[in-house]
Amino acid sequence: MRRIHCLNNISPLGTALLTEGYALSDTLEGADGALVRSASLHDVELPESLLAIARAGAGVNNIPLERCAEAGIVVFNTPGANANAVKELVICALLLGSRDIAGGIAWCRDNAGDENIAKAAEKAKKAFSGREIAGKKLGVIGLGAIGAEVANAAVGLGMDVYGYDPYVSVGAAWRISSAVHHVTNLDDVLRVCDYLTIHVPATDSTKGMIDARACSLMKDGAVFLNFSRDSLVDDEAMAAALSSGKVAVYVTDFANPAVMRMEHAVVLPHLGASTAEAEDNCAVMAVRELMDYLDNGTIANSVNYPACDLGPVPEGLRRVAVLHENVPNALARITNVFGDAGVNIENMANKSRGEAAYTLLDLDAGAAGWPDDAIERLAALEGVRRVRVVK
Ligand SMILES: NC(=O)c1ccc[n+]([C@@H]2O[C@H](COP(=O)([O-])OP(=O)(O)OC[C@H]3O[C@@H](n4cnc5c(N)ncnc54)[C@H](O)[C@@H]3O)[C@@H](O)[C@H]2O)c1
Ligand SMILES: O=C(O)[C@H](O)COP(=O)(O)O
Repeated sequence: MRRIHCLNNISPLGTALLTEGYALSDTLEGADGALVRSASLHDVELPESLLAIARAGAGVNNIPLERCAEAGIVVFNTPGANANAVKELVICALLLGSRDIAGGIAWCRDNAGDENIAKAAEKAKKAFSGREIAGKKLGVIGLGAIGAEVANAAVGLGMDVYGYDPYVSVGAAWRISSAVHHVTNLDDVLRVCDYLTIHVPATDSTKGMIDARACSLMKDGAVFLNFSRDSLVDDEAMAAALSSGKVAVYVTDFANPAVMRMEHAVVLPHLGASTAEAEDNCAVMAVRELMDYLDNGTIANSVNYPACDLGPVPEGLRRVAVLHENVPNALARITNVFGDAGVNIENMANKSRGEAAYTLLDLDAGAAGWPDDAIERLAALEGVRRVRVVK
């Protein structure tokens, strides 16, 4: 029985897929797999039993990817599964940044007891007037699953869209409307756009990407949207830009004490992916990735190990999976263990990604029989992180 622990609430549409041979576990201790959304695992001790973690969502900054890779724990995410939900909220945020919708709603609430509110509203409304987004310039920083959808939707709303992503994937590039201007320099996007929206992952290299210098380049009265992570924006710089009017409105999905003190910040409680549809999509994709890895050793959409797929385990063969360091001679050392024991390698795959590598072997022990010490010998090889008999 494979045991799966949920570290956050995961849509039942996903967990319902965990049928034969699977059980949900109340604890991480002893679990083979874990499902998570935004719960932080940085200070969590990960048990030896844990083979994989699937993030039902996009951002993986809550997971210690390197520590997991070294411990032989494969981490997955669900690219694109919540992109539509975020895109829709970003469109809402463009409007929140253009019209004082939040101020208008607050005014109505504050005057709820006024019998003459209808008349009073006609007088009050001039304080909440705004501008239209059609014809304005929108800069999209990061053109992955979400950024590409936002860029296309904004084109549809009549905006003049500028996209910046030096690492854009071929797949994402194909999805972007030809109406989106391709910009190769972040400074140029910051300089020309009336609205800016950022859709890049939170990593060491993107931390504080929107700092005092970036803010200083923006047009006076720019509107900045952040539906990625709060660490991308230097709070002190943004507070100063809002106070000076350099930035007119900062719409962020990430509440923290600093943004709550900012004038002209519209703050949401991390609602980007909180739709029933996105939660279902992410949960189903995460559970499928986890099961395919546990049952077949297949890796798809991992963020710390390479993609690798030998399909279902063929009848009569034994499949062994080896997570190891990407170093010279690793493959020869692994295959030698079976050659020495007279075991035939019927099929195999070896893939690498940065410092991590993965080898899958379909083995036929034939008349010689399965060597008792094969797994111990593999595990003892230099650079091997985890060995598993998949089936
Ligand atoms: N608010 C929410 O609820 C919510 C929901 C989903 C995702 N997110 C956040 O949004 C981020 C993006 O999600 P996605 O699904 O589009 O991911 P993605 O991986 O599909 O796209 C990220 C894009 O950023 C680009 N990029 C990386 N570094 C860059 C840089 N320095 N400058 C410009 N572009 C850069 C990459 O090339 C990639 O195309 C996630 O990492 C997550 O943090 C938030
Ligand atoms: O990175 C993501 O997918 C989002 O930030 C969603 O996070 P959540 O699953 O906690 O809503």
